[in-house]
Amino acid sequence: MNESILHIKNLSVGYSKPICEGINAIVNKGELVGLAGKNGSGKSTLIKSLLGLQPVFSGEIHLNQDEISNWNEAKRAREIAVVFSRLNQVPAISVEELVALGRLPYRNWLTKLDKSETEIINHSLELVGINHLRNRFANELSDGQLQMVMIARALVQDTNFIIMDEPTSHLDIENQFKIFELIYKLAKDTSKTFIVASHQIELLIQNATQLWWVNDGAFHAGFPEQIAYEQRIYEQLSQERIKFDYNKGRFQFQHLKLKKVKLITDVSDLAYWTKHALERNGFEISENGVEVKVEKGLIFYEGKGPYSLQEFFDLIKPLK
Ligand SMILES: Nc1ncnc2c1ncn2[C@@H]1O[C@H](COP(=O)(O)OP(=O)(O)OP(=O)(O)O)[C@@H](O)[C@H]1O
Repeated sequence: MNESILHIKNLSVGYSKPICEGINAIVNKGELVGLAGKNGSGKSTLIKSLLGLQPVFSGEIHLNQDEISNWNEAKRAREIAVVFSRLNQVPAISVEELVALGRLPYRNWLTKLDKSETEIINHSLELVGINHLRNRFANELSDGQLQMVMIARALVQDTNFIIMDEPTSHLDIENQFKIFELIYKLAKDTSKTFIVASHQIELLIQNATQLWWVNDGAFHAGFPEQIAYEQRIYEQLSQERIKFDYNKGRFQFQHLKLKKVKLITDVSDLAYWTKHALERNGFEISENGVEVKVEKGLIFYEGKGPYSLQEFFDLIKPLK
């Protein structure tokens, strides 16, 4: 049976006035909740309210059947771990020491780490893949490396509930995928529950069990694809020049389509890059266009060639 861990009832959050109202959600143990919305829609404000860092206008937040407004700081730190995207100044201590700070809710500054705590720290460094950084000074790391360290520190806190506000904002593509993969696996294997705010909407929809979408002061929660479809998320995130292409499954620039090209290709990397360059330069791939053939690593244009990619593009120039 699904066991609920978080229950939000009629919550209204904001500062001098509400930014988002009618927030209702139930989250079960082991869920990965994706929190999405445009810049300034209120994601961080909702997170701060969940953490008790920002007073709410009305409503209730129950974690493990307990209303969190009564919790003191120490209790919160034992129940909720958090990773923020804004990387503040970090002290000149080693990565290992910084990660070990995640154990503070359970121990006194002066006591030594016991064996089980050292194991948790080693395990978290391994999981996040930053063992090689453990003796480096935290203040000398790159933003991406530091972000991984902060994720390890949150894991060391060993809570069942982890909130991450844009945890991949400083990471390269490989590490973005790695972190989402790690969160997905932890949620599945350890029943830890994650709320992850992110602008990586495609990664969220691929990994989340539940999607929260904040838009124009309203809050929507549910099955990711259902919310994406009903709330027309991709259309909402599109702009005049950047649209989501449902065929390709990604956002793309919409350059003016100026010239039609009939593209005949084999399946090869050159075929891929030729198509890529054509679309990037505003050509429309169509049955009625001028013929471009890519075959066995060679490009032919209107029956002539072969040309290199650059020679081909010098010839085919878009219409002005
Ligand atoms: N401390 C504050 N006092 C007053 N208004 C604030 C404060 N922090 C944020 N806001 C305002 O609240 C609104 C929501 O901000 P919030 O940071 O929650 O958005 P967000 O969805 O997390 O945005 P982003 O995707 O850009 O991080 C914004 O209009 C912002 O200017």
